[in-house]
Amino acid sequence: MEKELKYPVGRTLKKMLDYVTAADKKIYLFFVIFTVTGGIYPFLAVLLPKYLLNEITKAGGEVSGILGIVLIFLALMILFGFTRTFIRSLAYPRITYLRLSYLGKTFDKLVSIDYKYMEDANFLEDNSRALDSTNSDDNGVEGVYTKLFDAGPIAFTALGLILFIGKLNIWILLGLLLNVTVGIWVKRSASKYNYKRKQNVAHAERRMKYYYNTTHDFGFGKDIRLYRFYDRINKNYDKEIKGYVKVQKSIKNREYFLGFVEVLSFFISNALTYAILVYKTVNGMSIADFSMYIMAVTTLTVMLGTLADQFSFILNEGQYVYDYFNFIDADMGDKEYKEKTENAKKLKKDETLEIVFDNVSFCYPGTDKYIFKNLNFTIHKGEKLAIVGINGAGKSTLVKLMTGLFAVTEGEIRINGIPISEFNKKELYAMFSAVFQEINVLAYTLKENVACSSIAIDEEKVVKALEKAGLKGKLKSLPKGTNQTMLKVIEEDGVEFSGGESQKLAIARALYKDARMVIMDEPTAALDALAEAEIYESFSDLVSGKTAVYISHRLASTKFCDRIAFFDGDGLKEYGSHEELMEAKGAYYNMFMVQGKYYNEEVAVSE
Ligand SMILES: Nc1ncnc2c1ncn2[C@@H]1O[C@H](COP(=O)(O)OP(=O)(O)OP(=O)(O)O)[C@@H](O)[C@H]1O
Repeated sequence: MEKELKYPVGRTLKKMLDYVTAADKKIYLFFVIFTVTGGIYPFLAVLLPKYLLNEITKAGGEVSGILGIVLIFLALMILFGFTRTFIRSLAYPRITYLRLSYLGKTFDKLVSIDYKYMEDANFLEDNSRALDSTNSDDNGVEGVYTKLFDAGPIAFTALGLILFIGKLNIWILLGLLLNVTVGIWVKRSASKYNYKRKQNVAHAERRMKYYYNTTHDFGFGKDIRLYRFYDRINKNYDKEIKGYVKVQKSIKNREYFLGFVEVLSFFISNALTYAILVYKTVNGMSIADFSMYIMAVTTLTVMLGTLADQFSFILNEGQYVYDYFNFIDADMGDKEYKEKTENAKKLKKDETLEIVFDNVSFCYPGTDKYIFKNLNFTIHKGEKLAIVGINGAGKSTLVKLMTGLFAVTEGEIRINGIPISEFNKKELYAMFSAVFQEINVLAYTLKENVACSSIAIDEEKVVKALEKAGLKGKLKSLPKGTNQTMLKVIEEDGVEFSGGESQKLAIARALYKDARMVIMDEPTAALDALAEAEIYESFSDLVSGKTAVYISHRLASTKFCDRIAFFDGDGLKEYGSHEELMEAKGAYYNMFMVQGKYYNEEVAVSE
């Protein structure tokens, strides 16, 4: 898809400058000093040849006079040159710091936007330009700031030289300006074209990155080898590379054509300048002045060329910064997450939860397949509900809905009588201790992984949670105890937990959080039979009187729950206690019997 992308340059630059005003005004002071010193500096190079030639050619010119001129110019060059460099060395780190604070806002945004974006494959692609704008020190935000900063002295010098040359001959100036205008147009056209194709590039890059990550992630190593996935990966990777190269080729072709136009205008401008200056010298202008004007024109050409580059760079990269601001300013649920909504409802302290699904229908954003249609049921206060059913019936989706990670499409979910949309998201998330099928261990210390925080960690509570989750022995074996760093990505002596141990860690995390309600989504999938039995036995203790939901394919888990909700592909099929559902001899009964038969047969075989 190619669409013309326009953006308000002035508004974007103003926003960037407002940011500087709010974050670091000193940068303006540096800019002024840098502009004046850096702006005067090139004039010294323009004037030096004239003064030297005058001194050399004047009657009775002496070596001491020539030396004097050279020394004065040298002293001035050192003074201005040094100040210019020194000031830049002070300003640049501050600009980098600004960029990092932009980046910090991106992190902040990504962790607080609605969860639905995290499951949206197009989200990262759509926002890749915004996210890219803070990643590098020479593009995006930092690129624009440094180019704006560097443009000050160049514009200063260029303005002085324009007046100077304009006074001598307006045609030289017009020739130069034609050259620069064509230069700007060329660069602008090239970068506009680049930007238009950027969407195709981002698409190809995201896919290539996926294949790269898949082959570089050891976790995929076994499947790739045993199932010959590499054929498929190689084929797809080749396809993406071809697509990528095609886009890059069309960009380069456009650049070659534009480069030709640029060379032509450069030739016309130079021919005009030399013709006029030679004509004037033949008609009486001094050689010293000739050399000065040549120097002035050359310097101005370079300056205007650089300015044109910087101008088009700023225009081009400003597009990414504009995308960044749009991304940061868009409300993706994060505003509500951070600001305490004035009318947000609150529950009383220690209130256990009752969750009502009232005529709930749901399909994932961007799809039209209903996972639930008019779903009605209640999870009562203090009840332990087992949710069972076939694969893909929507059990995990149910959890995403009741925890507010996704909003229902129709109907309403109420917690203790209050629609969940009326709670502040942060407080809603705080209501649940959840253990999911897959756990993400972070490369922090064990205690930080349990407490999900690095401040005010209750050590004793961490140890208790780990012990209750069945990690007492593991904890003892760790040289640094709860201060042991997890994973080997950051620390060489980091510890890697097995799948089952990681799952226990997730349970410890939930125990430490001690929220109002416990949700376990296949928490024992990676546990061995003994560890699973331990979790079953201590389940009541783990949830300690709270409302709890236990999702599992292992129907043994339903025995220690008060009620069972059985889901099939069409929603809630059966609901009741284990005894009631067994008596009803429906789908649950059948599944239980099949599983029981299998287990019995397995036991018989092993006997
Ligand atoms: N982010 C998503 N976007 C679109 N569809 C999704 C998304 N996540 C899940 N689905 C679909 O929703 C349906 C229900 O998925 P869900 O994970 O809730 O099932 P489940 O009952 O927990 O399955 P299992 O027992 O296999 O874990 C599936 O058809 C799945 O493909």
